[in-house]
Amino acid sequence: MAGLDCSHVTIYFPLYHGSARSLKRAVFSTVSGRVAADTRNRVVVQALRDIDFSLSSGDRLGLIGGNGAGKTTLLRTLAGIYEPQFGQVRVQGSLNALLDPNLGMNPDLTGRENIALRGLYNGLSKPAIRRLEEDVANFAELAEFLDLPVRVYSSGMVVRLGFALATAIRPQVLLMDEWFLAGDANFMEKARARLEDMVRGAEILVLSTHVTSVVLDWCTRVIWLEEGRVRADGPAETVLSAYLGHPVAREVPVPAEP
Ligand SMILES: Nc1ncnc2c1ncn2[C@@H]1O[C@H](COP(=O)(O)OP(=O)(O)OP(=O)(O)O)[C@@H](O)[C@H]1O
Repeated sequence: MAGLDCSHVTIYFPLYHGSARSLKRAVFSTVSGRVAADTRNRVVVQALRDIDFSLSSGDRLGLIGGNGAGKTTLLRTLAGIYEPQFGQVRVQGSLNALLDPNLGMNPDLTGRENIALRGLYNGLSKPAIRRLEEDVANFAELAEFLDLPVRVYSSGMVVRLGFALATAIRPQVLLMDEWFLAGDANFMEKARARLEDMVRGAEILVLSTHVTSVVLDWCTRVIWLEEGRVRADGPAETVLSAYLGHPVAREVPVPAEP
């Protein structure tokens, strides 16, 4: 059984440049209330403040909020990329974070070598790596480019390879940033089917997005972040309606005529 516990998590980023006082004055107007001094009198931006929630098998959480609300920082903290200054994150079960398409990709290696490396990193056996290679190569439509270094790929090819690799390993806990839902229309149709499959297979989903329909399709619970704090936490429709300022409802399929 998978589980995720985010217990009273606080994250701040020290700002190292310039004199603390003038910097504090300069940034105060833009991120009012979130710039503070830490115990060593350094100027810090408070990205997350006392975030507290738990998820268990079957939970599908959407993170919403305006620019700079803390969504990406929270996903990165759940993924273990950032270490909270206060509080802690505990994850039970395998985790995959779809946060950055190029993460872990080496441009000097060929597509095939990158796939093999990813397989080794995930502890796959040789036959499993061969299956991974086939799956990724088919999905990314790389053909003969598979044996050329990634740096000679077009940007579209790099995106396809990054996406295929990132979505090849099926986790119990899936973290996803909304860039995964962006891309050219042709590719997205294929990509979305693969993503939906992955989302269905995961026991726990945490998704950050600005797209209302995606939240309604995929999430059962929503946390609305504002200035690094939880502004609301509850059923997807309720929190989304409050955030948007008008009621939203899931589309109920119309029953077929008898
Ligand atoms: N590495 C960093 N150094 C300093 N401040 C940071 C850093 N990363 C994020 N922040 C600050 O933390 C706050 C939260 O940022 P975050 O990127 O998590 O927001 P977000 O909700 O994902 O925004 P968006 O929707 O615009 O992507 C912002 O005020 C941002 O400026």
